[in-house]
Amino acid sequence: MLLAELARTSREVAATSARSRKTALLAELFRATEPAEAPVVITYLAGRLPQRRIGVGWSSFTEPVPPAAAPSLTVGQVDAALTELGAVRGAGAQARRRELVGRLLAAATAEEQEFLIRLIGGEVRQGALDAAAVDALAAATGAPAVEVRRAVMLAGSLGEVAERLLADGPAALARFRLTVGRPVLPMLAHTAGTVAQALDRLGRCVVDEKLDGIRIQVHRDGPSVRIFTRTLDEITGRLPEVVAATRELPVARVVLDGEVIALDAAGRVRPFQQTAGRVGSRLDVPGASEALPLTPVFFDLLALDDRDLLELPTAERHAELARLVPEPLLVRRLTVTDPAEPEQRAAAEAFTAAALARGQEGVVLKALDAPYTAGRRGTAWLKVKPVHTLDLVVLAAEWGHGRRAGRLSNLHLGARQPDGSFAMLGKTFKGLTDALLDWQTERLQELAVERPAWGVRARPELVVEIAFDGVQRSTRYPAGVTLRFARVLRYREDKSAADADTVASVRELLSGNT
Ligand SMILES: Nc1ncnc2c1ncn2[C@@H]1O[C@H](COP(=O)(O)OP(=O)(O)OP(=O)(O)O)[C@@H](O)[C@H]1O
Repeated sequence: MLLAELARTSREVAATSARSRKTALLAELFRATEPAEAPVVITYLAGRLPQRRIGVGWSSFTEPVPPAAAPSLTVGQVDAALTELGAVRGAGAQARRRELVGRLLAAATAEEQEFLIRLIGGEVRQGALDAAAVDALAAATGAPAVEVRRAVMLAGSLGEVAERLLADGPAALARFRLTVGRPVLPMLAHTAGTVAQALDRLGRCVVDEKLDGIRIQVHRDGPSVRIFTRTLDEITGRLPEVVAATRELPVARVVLDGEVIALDAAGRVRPFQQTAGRVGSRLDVPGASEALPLTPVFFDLLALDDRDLLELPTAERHAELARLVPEPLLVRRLTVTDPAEPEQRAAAEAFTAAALARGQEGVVLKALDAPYTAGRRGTAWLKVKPVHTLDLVVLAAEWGHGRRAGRLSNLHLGARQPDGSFAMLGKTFKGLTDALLDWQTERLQELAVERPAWGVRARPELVVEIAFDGVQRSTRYPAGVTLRFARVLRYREDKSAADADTVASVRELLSGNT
């Protein structure tokens, strides 16, 4: 496929807010897509780059490159060029990157150049593209949309499903089953204000402690154990203690859902940042695991032997889990059989207070009769946390002064808009430890797309969790709202910008009850 076709569709899709029109445009594009190209076409349409760390700042390309007269670049050629660009390292890297980008732009027409610049700069904006793309794939191939959606959840990747569907037609969907060794997108939770509200909404349920760790999905097939994050990245090599604990389980094939946490000698949870640091580091894993051992704690069971348990009600999955996993590796959990019963309500409140006292984040209440809905933020799981936080995207950062000179400090924070862009709603330099300052300085330089004298503008990819004391109206920031006393709690490398909170959800907090 020519890049020109992709660039044109991208522009037309962005220009329409009508979902049916978006779907029709995408279906037409998919009909013209070779199966092998589908993953790249979908990635670029969504404005994501597989080669995340391209390291190109547009401010270093001030000279416009004369455009080609006629389109000739294919999507495959562009992908090869960007892959090469992403691999450039070491001395003279910037000059080499300029040369590669210059060559790519010289082969592109004016419209293609504009698309490429937006793609590399992280500015291709497509609100709700994935949902429209699923419908479009269904329309282009004659497959039922619900089955395409289920396949995407189980595959964890729209591109992969698109490739198989375009190659083999609707029959390809049958191969997307829960398979031990292939991660599925985890089920997510909605928020409830209080335990009482959650009980009223769910009926018969369990109350789980909400572990302040990192989500893991563990697959075991005989001696082989593989561990995946919430975004389906494999982290098996970093968690030898989880591999060992899983090998101890009396079962040959299993898929478990849980969190990995760090506990101190008294059994209290250590600060999240320590767990995240361990999980995020590939360096000296044996030494790190001795210094800060991690414990897996499981709360769900997705497959057992040859059975896929996703459709089973929660109560049955939990019963199987409790038979399999020894108590120290099981989440603490309270069953509420009758939420109207005052004693049971009081027990749920007491359980929540005890979880907080142990240093956990709060609780997650789960309806006992619901299936496991992979990839969904369903209403069957409701989380209750005393501290309200927002996941925002770092749009830019300013160079620090004094003790922070030479490091990127003051962060410009953005919330997601319906069209996929980000609106700034404030700045903060509070809550940043020295380690975080160093880390963000390095990471934001990698994501820099522009380097004004005051700092860097970054590709909007880095998600940071922010605590705050309230939300107020603002004429200063484009979101129309801003946060009072915003401070950094932690970086959320396990989340992508598409998971960040929206401007609408921030505005909902305007009444002041955070
Ligand atoms: N017992 C539990 N059951 C389910 N999820 C749990 C549990 N304990 C901790 N968690 C974590 O809580 C998350 C559920 O909240 P949510 O789906 O909103 O994700 P999140 O945005 O990462 O949550 P938050 O930002 O509130 O930590 C899960 O992804 C999981 O990582």
